[in-house]
Amino acid sequence: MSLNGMVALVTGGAQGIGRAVVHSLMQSSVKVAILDMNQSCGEKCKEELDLEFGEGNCTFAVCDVSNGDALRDAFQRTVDTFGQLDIVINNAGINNEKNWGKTIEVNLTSVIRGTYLALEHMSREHGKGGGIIINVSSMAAFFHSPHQPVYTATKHGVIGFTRAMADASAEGNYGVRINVVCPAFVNTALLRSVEREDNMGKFVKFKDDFKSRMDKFGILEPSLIAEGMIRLIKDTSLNGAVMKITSSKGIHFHTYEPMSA
Ligand SMILES: NC(=O)C1=CN([C@@H]2O[C@H](COP(=O)(O)OP(=O)(O)OC[C@H]3O[C@@H](n4cnc5c(N)ncnc54)[C@H](O)[C@@H]3O)[C@@H](O)[C@H]2O)C=CC1
Ligand SMILES: CCCCC/C=C\C=C\C(=O)C/C=C\C/C=C\CCCC(=O)O
Repeated sequence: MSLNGMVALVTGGAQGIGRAVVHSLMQSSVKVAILDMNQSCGEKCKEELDLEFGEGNCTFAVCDVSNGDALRDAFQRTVDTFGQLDIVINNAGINNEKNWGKTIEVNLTSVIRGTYLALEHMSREHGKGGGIIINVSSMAAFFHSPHQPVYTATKHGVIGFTRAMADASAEGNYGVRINVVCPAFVNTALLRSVEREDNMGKFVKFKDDFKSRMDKFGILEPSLIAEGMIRLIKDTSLNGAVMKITSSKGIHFHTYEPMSA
């Protein structure tokens, strides 16, 4: 499946996993709208992408995904700029056990809102031509950490929501495939948040435990997560798929018992 000429929107796309998938999409000639709340990082990222791929192939907008109106506007501006929307990656996420309410807003509520907005712009229900959504969860949804309870809860939520919406899309003939990716530890700024009391609150005293888990399980590069996402986009048989990415097994899928009638 060629992605040439498609238009994607990536939240949290200025750095880390988001930035890696933006780069892979642009290598496949996809035009990309990058949304991120980090202005300096986003502007630098766009400058570098313009140099590599030429101007006019990506946009950057400062957008806090937890602000529903701002997110709605950013979706609309993407369609106004590029004329269509085909791929949405709800990637923005934080690791903050101290401000756990914010963690729920960014990691779960905004993924739900981003999915509904994506459907408004892509679903046949709304007279559109279809598309692909990827929501970003984590292996934390399978190997829960006692020192990261709310982060873990949000990532469980993302999987449940995505699988249910994927079934709704199939049953409702939306023409939109919705999948979820669950990486293990990835070498990004988020991983370094375990060192900070501001992020971890009372759990910061376990930072050495976190680090020994990282030593044990290994740390992946963002480019591997981007590779997994491109596979989710290109493989037209995948809807409701739960992709796991770990050092020991690489890219693979979680399987579930079929639902009994
Ligand atoms: N790094 C890791 O070990 C893993 C990360 N993940 C998930 O991958 C996703 C991306 O994380 P990373 O690239 O690691 O983190 P990162 O911290 O490197 O990048 C996240 C980006 O999201 C942006 N962001 C954060 N809150 C935002 C908001 N409210 N509105 C708009 N942008 C916002 C940040 O400014 C940043 O540019 C997250 O959902 C994270 O939970 C999942 C598994 C492992
Ligand atoms: C143990 C928690 C450390 C907290 C580090 C901060 C952010 C981590 C974000 C993640 O989403 C990664 C979380 C968990 C992955 C845990 C283990 C996966 C290893 C599985 C395997 O390799 O088989």
